[in-house]
This record gives sequence, C-alpha cells and structure tokens, in this order.
Amino acid sequence: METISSSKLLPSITKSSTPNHILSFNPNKQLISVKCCSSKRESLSVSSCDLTRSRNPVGKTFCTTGVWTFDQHVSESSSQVTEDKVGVLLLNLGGPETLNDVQPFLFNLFADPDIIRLPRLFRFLQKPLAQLISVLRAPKSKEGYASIGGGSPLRKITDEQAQALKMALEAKRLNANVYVAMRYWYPFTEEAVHQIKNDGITRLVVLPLYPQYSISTSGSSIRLLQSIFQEDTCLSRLPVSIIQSWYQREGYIKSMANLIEKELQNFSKPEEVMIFFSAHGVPVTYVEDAGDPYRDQMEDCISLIMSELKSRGTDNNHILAYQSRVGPVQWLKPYTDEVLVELGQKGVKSLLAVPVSFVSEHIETLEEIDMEYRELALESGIENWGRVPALGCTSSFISDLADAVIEALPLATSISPENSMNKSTSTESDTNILRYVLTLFFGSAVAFVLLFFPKLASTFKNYI
Ligand SMILES: C=CC1=C(C)c2cc3[nH]c(cc4nc(cc5[nH]c(cc1n2)c(C)c5CCC(=O)O)C(CCC(=O)O)=C4C)c(C)c3C=C
Ligand SMILES: [Fe+2]
Repeated sequence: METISSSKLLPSITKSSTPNHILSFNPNKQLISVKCCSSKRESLSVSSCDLTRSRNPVGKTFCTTGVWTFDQHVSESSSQVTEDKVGVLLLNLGGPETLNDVQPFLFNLFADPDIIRLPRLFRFLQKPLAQLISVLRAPKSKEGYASIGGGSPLRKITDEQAQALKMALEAKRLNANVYVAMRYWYPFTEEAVHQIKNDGITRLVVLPLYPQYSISTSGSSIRLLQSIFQEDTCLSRLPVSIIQSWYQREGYIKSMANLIEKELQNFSKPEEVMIFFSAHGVPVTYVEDAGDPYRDQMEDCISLIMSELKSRGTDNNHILAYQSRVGPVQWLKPYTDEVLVELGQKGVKSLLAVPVSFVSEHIETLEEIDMEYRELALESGIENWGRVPALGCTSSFISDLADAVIEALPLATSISPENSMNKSTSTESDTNILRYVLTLFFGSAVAFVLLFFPKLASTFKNYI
C-alpha cells in the first residue's frame, strides 16, 4: 500500500497510465483513500493507495480534485456483496423539460458555486447573481430549447440508459435498482436519495454519466451527494462506492471508435476527413487554479480513441477544441467556433464532429453542433459535414458501464454517523442566521441595482 500526500493526488490520478479510479469514502477517518484500479481492459487488478491527510488553511482536508472536502478512508468488504440490496445511482446534469422550466433550471445551475465560482467573500452574491443571470440568459436559452423541440431530451435518455443498465447488470447476474439523480432539474438528487433510502438499499455504486471528471459536473454532483449523506445518520452508514471517471475504459473507447468508424463511411473519401473532437469547455481557472483534471483527462481520452482507431487502420487527422463557453472569463482553448473558421481557411473540406464530454444527445449537440457549428463550418469553406451521435444506449457501452459497476461494488464503504460534520454549535447557528439575514439584505440590494441599471448589468452580457 503506497502512502502519498493528498496534494499529489491529482497528478497521480490524471497522469496515471492505468487511471480507473474508484474512490470510496468515510469522512470520520483521518485518512483519504483512493482505489487506483489498474484497468488493464478486461481484467481489473486493484491496488489501494492511502493518502495521508493534508489540511488547507481553514482546517478542512483539501484535495486538488476539489471533491474531497472531508477525510476519507477505504476498507474492503467484498464478502458481503452478494447479500446486499444493490443500488446504482446515475448522476447527470438535468435539463428543462418545457420552455417554462428554462429560467428556474438556469437559476439552479448558476446558483451552484461549482458553476459560478465566486471568491469566498462574495459568496453571499451567489443567489442574487444566479437570479439575474438566469433571467438575462433565459430568452436565448429558450430559443435553443425551442429549436430542439421545446425542451431537453436528457431526462428521457437518462431514464432509458438507467433501464438498459439495469438489464445489462441482470444479464451479468447482478440484480440492482438503478436510480437517476439530476443536479439542476427533476428528478433532483434529493429525490433519488430519498427513494434509495425508502427502498432499503444496502450497498450503493455512484456513477456520474460524464466520462471525464470536472469540478463543474461530476465534482458538483458528488459534493452535493456527500453533503446529503453527511446530514443523515442512516445514509452515512450505507456503503458507497463512487466511480469518478471512466473515459479510459476499454468498452467506452471501443464504442466511441465504432461510432466514428461508422460515421466516416458516410463520406465519399473517408480517409480525407478531419476528426473534430468537440468537448464541452470549462473556465481556464478551473484547471489552472483549482486543479480540475478535466483537460488532462480529455486529452488522454482523445489519444486513447485515436490509438484505438489507428490499431484498426484508421489514421485520420484529428483535432480537439472546446465549445459552449458562457460568461466573461477565459475558457479552455482552442475554441470550437474559432477552429472551425481556421480549418475552413486552411482548406479542410470534410469534417466529422465528435461530441466527447457527454453520453446523451442534448442541447449542445442538437442545437450548438448540428445547427450553429455546422452553419459556421459550411460558411467557412468546409463542404462535407458529419456528426457522430452520442452513445446513448449503445449496447457495448452500457455493458461496459455494467462492468464498471460490478468492479466498483466490493469497494463500497460507509460514512460513519458519529462524526457528523453538520453538528452545529449554538454559536454556529447564530452566525448562520446572521449570515442569512445579511445575504438576503445585500443580495436583494445588489440584484435590485443590477436589474434596474442596465449598464451595470451589461457586465454580465457574456452570460446572455
Ligand atoms: C457557466 C458555466 C458552465 C460550466 C462550467 C459548464 C460545464 C459543463 N457543462 C456540461 C454539460 C452540459 N451543460 C449543459 C447546459 C448548460 N451548461 C451551462 C453552463 C456551464 N456548463 C448552461 C448555461 C447551460 C444551459 C444551456 C444554455 O443556456 O446554453 C448541458 C445541456 C443540458 C440539456 O438541457 O440538454 C449539458 C449536457 C459539461 C460536460 C461541462 C463541463 C465539463
Ligand atoms: Fe454546461
């Protein structure tokens, strides 16, 4: 068992050549532990690396992935797995189902401190800002959702994936209930957790439906989950195993390569097509200041997919760019729209877009790629355009997710109840009330000023 400091966690995870990381947590123990599973494709060998505690200046355990706010410890209990009532919790973003849902959905999204990361001193502005930005952005967002049929397909697709995963698990002789927990819309994470509790689940695997880990996606959902579990004595005893990222799994890489190969055949000269990976962007500060492994994982993922294609004799040129930036800050580069124009200018004639951050169709594939980027590419001189569909319920992919769940199951450990991080003293409650009143007062004042002074509000024009 290797012991390393938590400040080394991120590099060891993101640069690992065998990076299937399954983390189980127990916030009472004074160690952080991570299971680094050497996923040699079909056969999985597990090695544990215990991480010694390292504290940030405010006294909480800190880890550069941004997930592990509290100390954690792993202990294995694989012998129990067969007697358990198993649950699998799929984490996803959620999307507005009707146009009326758009603004409240956007509010939930922008109110997440992992989406708009304000300095601690300005956190009290989070909700008023979320209100303002959601109101300002809603008209543009609504247009987008209107153009793809009046709402997000995410809930329907995720439900179908949940059903397909349940069946794939059954086929592999594991009976499990599969739940869906959305971060910003129905079914909310709280509802899914409530159901898990009601159903008497005794062992849980948490599987974010994002192949690569980002603070803003899997990280946000996992943190929310941790806080719900820590508040509940019963849940804090439930053995849980969290699969943080799975982009490196063979089943995923091969399924992506299959889709790309198939789509290339629709071009008259497949070998001349540029494979254009378009990943969802994140602000640069996430990666460079907060230690988000997203960019490293994305680059690793693309190189694995390209190696797989090469091994099959498909050796096309490829490029990775980042789409969907929102707000006034700098995002990961190169930007998809700028690269499309450059490629057109350089004389690239055939291009296959591959969305790679997400496994369902959603507004950014159906509207942004299929409509906006396609139009831009054609205007820029690209003549032949194609797009790889999202994986959805592709059977090889779902079967691989099922394997990931089965592999993660024995690693589940519980959060013990004694050391509830949320036991607050009376002083803390007083402070909370004071903070609440101040937040309400200043927040309303700021929202009022911004809403009624449009020039100030134009600072936020890039969110619109
Ligand atoms: C403002 C910050 C945002 C960050 C950071 C961000 C990261 C991020 N998002 C996805 C996946 C999806 N995002 C979706 C919608 C969406 N995302 C943002 C903002 C940020 N995303 C907004 C404002 C919206 C709403 C749509 C819009 O107004 O443009 C969706 C679509 C859900 C749907 O309804 O279909 C997905 C999927 C990833 C993978 C990611 C970081 C890696
Ligand atoms: Fe997003």
